Amino acid sequence: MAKQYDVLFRLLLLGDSGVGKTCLLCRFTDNQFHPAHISTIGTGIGSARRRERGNGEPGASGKREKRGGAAPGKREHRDNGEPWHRGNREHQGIGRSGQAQHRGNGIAGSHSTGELRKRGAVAPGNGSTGEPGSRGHRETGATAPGNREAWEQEKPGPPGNGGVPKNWEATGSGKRETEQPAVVGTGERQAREKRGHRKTESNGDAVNRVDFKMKTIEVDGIKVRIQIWDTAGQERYQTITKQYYRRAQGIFLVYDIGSERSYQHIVKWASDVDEYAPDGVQKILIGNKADEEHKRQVPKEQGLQLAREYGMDFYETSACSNLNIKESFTRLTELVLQAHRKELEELRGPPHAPTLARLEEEEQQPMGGEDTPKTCWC
Ligand SMILES: Nc1nc2c(ncn2[C@@H]2O[C@H](COP(=O)(O)OP(=O)(O)OP(=O)(O)O)[C@@H](O)[C@H]2O)c(=O)[nH]1
Repeated sequence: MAKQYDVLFRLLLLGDSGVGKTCLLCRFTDNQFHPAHISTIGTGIGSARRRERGNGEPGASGKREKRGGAAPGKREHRDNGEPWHRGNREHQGIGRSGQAQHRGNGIAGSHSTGELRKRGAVAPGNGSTGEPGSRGHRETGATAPGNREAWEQEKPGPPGNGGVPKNWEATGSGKRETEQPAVVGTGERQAREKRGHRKTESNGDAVNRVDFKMKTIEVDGIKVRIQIWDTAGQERYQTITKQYYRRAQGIFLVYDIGSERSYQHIVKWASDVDEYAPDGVQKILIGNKADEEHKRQVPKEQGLQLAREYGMDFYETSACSNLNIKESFTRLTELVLQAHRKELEELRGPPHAPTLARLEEEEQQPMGGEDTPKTCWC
C-alpha cells in the first residue's frame, strides 16, 4: 500500500481559556467554526460536559445540566458578551433519549450540539494578509480518529508511561487514517453519549484534558502528518496539560486580540514552555479573533513586539473568518521540519540510512502493547 505520509509530529495549542484554540484547530482540520465556547476539559475515555449558565466564567452557576450533545471534552459556556449568545435561547432539558432540546432563535449556537458539530456557522473567507505564510503547500486531507480503534492507535499514551512516543516518529502506511473528519478522542463511549445513551461526568483522569486532531499536509515535497493537540486553557488543568509539552515539536501560543489579559498571560505560557517543552521546540505566537477589530485591546504592533522578543513568528488569525489559519499551521510545520532537517535527510538519504519503507516494515513488527511507540529518531 502506498504510504500516505512521510513523517509525523505533534503540535500543541496553548493559551488562556476562550482565546479560540479549539476553533483554530477545527478551522484548520475541518474548515469549521463553532460559535459556542465549549471549554476543553476532557476527551478520550470519559469526559465532563457541563453547560455553564452565567457570564462565561466556568463554574459561574455551579449547576450541571445533563445533556447529550456537547463535543467530547468540551464544556459549553454561555458567554453573554458574544454576539451569538444573544437572543432568546431556551433550554428544554433532556428528552427521553437524553438529547438536549433547544428552542432557539436560529442564531448559531442555539442549535443542539449535534448540529453544532456538523455546521460551520461562518463560511471560510480569504485569509491572506501578506504575513509570512505558506509557499504552495498542498493539503492531503483532514482526518481525525473517529472511533475507539483509531483513538487507541493514534493516542500517544498517557504522560509518563512507558509507551510515550518520542519526538520524531517514522510514519507508516497511513492505514490508520479514517477519511471521516471527526471530533477527536471520540471513542465508542463518546459516541454513545452523543446519541444520548448515557452521560458521564469527569473521571478526573489527568490524561483526559487534551484533545487532538490529525491532518496531513505536504511541505517541500514531504507529506507531513500533524497531530495537533488542543489543551484546556483553564487554570485548573494546567498541571495536567504541562505533561504534554515534552512530546511536542511545535507550539502555538495563542491569545485573543480582544483580551489584554490573555496577551499578558503569554509570558507565563512561554515560560512554562521553556520549562517543560523539549529544547528546540518551535513556537509561533498567534493573536486570534482578528475579525473582531471593534473589540481589539492588543494592537498588532504589540503582538509583533512580543514575538520579536521571543524570536517567534507572529500571525494574527481568525478562526471565524479563516484568516491566516492555513498559513500559521503550515509555517509551524515548516519550522519543525527545518529543526529536524538532519533526521529527515537521514531518512531520505544514503543507502545505509533507514529508508521509510524499511521503517514501515519494522513498524509492522509487534513491539509490545497497543500504546507501544513507533520507530523514532530523537
Ligand atoms: N469572533 C471570533 N470568535 C472566535 C474566534 N475563535 C474562537 N472564537 C470564539 O471564542 C470562544 C472560545 O473558543 P474556543 O475555541 O472554545 O476557545 P479555547 O481556547 O479552546 O477555550 P478552552 O477550551 O476553554 O481552553 C467561542 O465562542 C468561539 O466561537 C475567532 O477567530 N473570532
